[in-house]
Amino acid sequence: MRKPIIAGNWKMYKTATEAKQFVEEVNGLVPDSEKLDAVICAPAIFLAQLVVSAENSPLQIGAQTMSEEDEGAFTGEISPVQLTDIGVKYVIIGHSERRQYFNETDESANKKVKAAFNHGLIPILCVGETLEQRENGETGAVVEAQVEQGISGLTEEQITQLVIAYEPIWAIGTGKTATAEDANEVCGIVRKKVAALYHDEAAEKLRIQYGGSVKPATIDELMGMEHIDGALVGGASLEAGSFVKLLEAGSHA
Ligand SMILES: O=C[C@H](O)COP(=O)(O)O
Repeated sequence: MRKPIIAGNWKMYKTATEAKQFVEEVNGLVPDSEKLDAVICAPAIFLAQLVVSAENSPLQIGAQTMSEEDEGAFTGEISPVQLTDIGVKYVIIGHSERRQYFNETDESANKKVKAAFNHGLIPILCVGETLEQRENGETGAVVEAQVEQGISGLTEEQITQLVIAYEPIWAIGTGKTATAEDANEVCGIVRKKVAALYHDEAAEKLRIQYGGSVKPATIDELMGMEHIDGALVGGASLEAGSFVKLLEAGSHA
């Protein structure tokens, strides 16, 4: 039985005051951590403050990206050592917006996933196809290649702790959710690929999220699918009431 994981990705939204208010509002409403992992991946500038705001709640705080280096002359970057030091638990790696605007690749994602594990962070590795790739029937091959490169060199133990988020790029922020069946089919391809690269037991423990215009109205059907263990949510995680509804749905899945 895999524990559901609902993660909000705030992207570059909210002020520090709004972020603090959000956490204070949801703190008492987060389901028990035995039922569900609830995570907010906030802009780096708020992370330390939010870790403190959420310290008496099951809510965990995650980063949206990080450097693969421990330290050094990398102006503007944030290292896994720094994230762990302030109490951050999760980090999104290889989000399609990082790949599109900041030149991240499967190779850099792989280095970051390994660096995250080396410092006790849980990586949420993002994979997903473009609309053109889907229309050309390339979804399976694209996602399999991203998974294979992204997890290359991980131990079996790390595979069981990893989270992979399947986010079709055409569904992000567009209001177009993949059907639950389509999302489940691709999440199943991800699990099968991991089973082929490692073995069935490791793949069975791997948690796979769907992401792309997830809303309270669509979460139940998604969570009912065999291979979907949670959601990585952008827009619908920005408002406390909406995020809490997603957590409730996740905890009953
Ligand atoms: O990381 C989250 C995804 O990019 C989904 O964003 P969205 O829920 O606003 O479509």
